[in-house]
Amino acid sequence: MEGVDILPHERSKTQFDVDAMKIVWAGSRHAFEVSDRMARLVASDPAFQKDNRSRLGRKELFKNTLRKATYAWKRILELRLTEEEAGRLRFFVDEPAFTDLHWGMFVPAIKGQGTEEQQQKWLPLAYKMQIIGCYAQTELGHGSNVQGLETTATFDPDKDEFVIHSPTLTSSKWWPGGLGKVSTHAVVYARLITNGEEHGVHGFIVQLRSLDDHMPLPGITIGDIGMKFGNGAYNTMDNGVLTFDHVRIPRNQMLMRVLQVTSEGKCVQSNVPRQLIYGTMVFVRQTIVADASSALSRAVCIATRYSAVRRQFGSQDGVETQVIDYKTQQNRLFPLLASAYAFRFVGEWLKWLYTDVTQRLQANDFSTLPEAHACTAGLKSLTTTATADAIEECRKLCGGHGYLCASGLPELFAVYVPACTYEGDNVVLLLQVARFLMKTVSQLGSGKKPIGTTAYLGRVQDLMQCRCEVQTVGIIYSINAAEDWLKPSVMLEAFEARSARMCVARAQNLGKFANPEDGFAELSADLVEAAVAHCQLIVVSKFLDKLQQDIPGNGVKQQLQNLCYIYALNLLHKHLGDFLSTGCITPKQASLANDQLRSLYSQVRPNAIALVDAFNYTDHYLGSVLGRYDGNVYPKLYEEAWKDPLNDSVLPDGYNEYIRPLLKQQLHNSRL
Ligand SMILES: CCCCCCCCCCCCCCCCCCCCCCCC(=O)SCCNC(=O)CCNC(=O)[C@H](O)C(C)(C)COP(=O)(O)OP(=O)(O)OC[C@H]1O[C@@H](n2cnc3c(N)ncnc32)[C@H](O)[C@@H]1OP(=O)(O)O
Ligand SMILES: Cc1cc2nc3c(=O)[nH]c(=O)nc-3n(C[C@H](O)[C@H](O)[C@H](O)COP(=O)(O)OP(=O)(O)OC[C@H]3O[C@@H](n4cnc5c(N)ncnc54)[C@H](O)[C@@H]3O)c2cc1C
Repeated sequence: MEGVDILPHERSKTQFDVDAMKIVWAGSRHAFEVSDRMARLVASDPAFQKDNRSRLGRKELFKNTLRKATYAWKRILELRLTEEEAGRLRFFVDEPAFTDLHWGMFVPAIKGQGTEEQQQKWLPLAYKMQIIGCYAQTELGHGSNVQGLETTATFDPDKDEFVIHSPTLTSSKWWPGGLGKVSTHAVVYARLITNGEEHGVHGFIVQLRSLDDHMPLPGITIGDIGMKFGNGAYNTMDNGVLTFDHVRIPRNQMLMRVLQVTSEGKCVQSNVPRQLIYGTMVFVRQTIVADASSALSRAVCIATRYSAVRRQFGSQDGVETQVIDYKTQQNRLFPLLASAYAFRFVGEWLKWLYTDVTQRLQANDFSTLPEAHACTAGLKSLTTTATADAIEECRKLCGGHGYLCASGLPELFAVYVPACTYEGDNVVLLLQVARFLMKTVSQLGSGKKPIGTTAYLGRVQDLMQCRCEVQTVGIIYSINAAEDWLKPSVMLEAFEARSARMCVARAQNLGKFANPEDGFAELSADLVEAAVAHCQLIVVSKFLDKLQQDIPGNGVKQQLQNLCYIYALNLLHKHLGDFLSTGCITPKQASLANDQLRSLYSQVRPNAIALVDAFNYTDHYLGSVLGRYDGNVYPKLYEEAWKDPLNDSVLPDGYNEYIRPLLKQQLHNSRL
């Protein structure tokens, strides 16, 4: 069968309604229609072409991004796109740009931390992009430790101004996207000092460049921090360095929703908790979780289509085996496909949680903020780590051709992998989750009932009472056959028990230390494992919740069920040590889980292509010869190779200088 016939043949085997699945993936019919329209708009406009990105030098690449971003903005205004449409358009343009930080962090920081008055002054300017902003928090010497930032904002009551200053080299702002060459303004995080006293880190709106000629204002030094990992990729962004030499700003440019500074320099705390200063990070972490499913599904789409097209070995009658039919390929690929769906649904739920906490904050209810922080931090960490690893796995699943830029995977990996670091290093974020869990467990004795995602810890007492029995029989008595693993209550119980037991065991170990902080530092690696177990439980439980909903479309729910159990059983297999050592399941039950996993792979196999088609990605967005919708891989790969600048001439530049003399010399030597 020819390459172009394979994918249609695969599609003919589909056992569910792909159009209905597209709507489930998008979240609603409306969301699907908006997304589909924006994808086509971008794909059909030559201004958004992106296939030469990895071949451009930095300056050319950056200018190209400026052109695209400003053109995108022009189209948004011309077409009067809604916020939702503009967001999807940005998504399909698929190029990190200064606009991301302007809309994604500068605007939310003012909205979340500014007073009404400040919002009224700054937001209209930002919304029209008459000012362009970035988020300047991280410094050369400190990123994770926000309380350790060194930039100072000292109040001068005589002039009613703050003096922003970088006292050391390590206090230079370092990394903010959009800062290097574009932003006119920044929300700068600095230590507040009034009347000689320190009041912690706060945000300040600082103008950086002239709105007339774009030159840095007096006392400000700015530049780009240099090339980053990979060609193209995140090098479209001007991550910058910034220092202040006693730069003065009016008092009303400190973001004062949390703390007000009066003209005498007195600090007045509002009823809003201090942690709201970190609110922008909570917002962005939530968007990063939604984004993880996009990056992961894109890689999986490429690897799945190519695995169906690619054949190796097994030839009796001249037709070799499609590599997707190898169980080892399925065992590596299908859990990633399942993870893409799992992250989609947990992302939807997290968006709901974020909206809920935002509404509560507006009504001065701060009770769910710690949980929102733990969930956004933990899920950001879990999903980005898994996605970065999965993109690399997809590259390997595509064999040698996956290493070509034409596969789209190297650039996807390079642009994605910093998500494990930005918006909070993934380990640092898991330690935040661990703190939250240990605090929750420590309060169990006082009768405080845990709620939301930690409600299961309230049942911990019961679980611990079974401890002597579990060593031999496990706590889940109802698993006696492989199919028993397909019961939602059983799966949930296994993941809850594992996480609860890991948390309680860590809490008990912490109790052995005289100083809890020493214990936390000593046991941090174990604590991170408990945090991972808790976050995996959240993803599994939200996928199971999704299956409880009414899901229309022939066969759609069945496919989602298969994927949910693949996601959970694969995690169980990978973390078997946790499940066995905590006595949650027996070795026999683990073996049954594995049998069930293999059986699910066989059920997914005929639907694999349709399950990635349901992402509804255009070839433009995928940017991959291996992942083409039509499966016409080899002719296009061959064609693509000839586009490389090295093939512009038969003889390469340097032939006369280097190759010819070398060959001549060898000829000369061999005659000797
Ligand atoms: C081209 C087309 C153009 C089209 C144009 C138009 C398009 C329109 C659409 C645009 C769409 C844009 C979408 C964009 C999406 C955004 C893209 C973003 C890209 C990436 C940018 C990356 C940016 C960054 O990286 S910014 C810097 C981030 N930095 C960090 O994350 C630092 C990590 N460190 C920390 O968060 C903290 O310091 C932490 C948590 C480690 C604190 O540790 P510490 O122990 O010191 O804490 P304390 O300060 O003492 O506080 C403890 C106390 O507070 C609680 N807490 C901590 N954090 C939070 C929090 N965030 N929220 C709530 N509570 C928090 C903590 O739990 C403790 O509580 P206790 O109760 O006291 O225990
Ligand atoms: C592409 C990119 C874009 C960015 N954009 C922005 C931006 O727009 N604005 C902005 O302000 N910042 C930005 N950043 C900075 C980013 O937020 C920080 O790099 C990030 O928060 C990590 O901090 P760090 O670099 O200080 O890492 P470090 O904290 O120095 O981490 C180094 C290592 O130490 C470990 N570690 C640190 N603390 C602990 C601890 N307590 N316990 C155990 N291990 C620990 C980490 O796990 C890691 O392995 C960006 C970064 C990147 C890569």
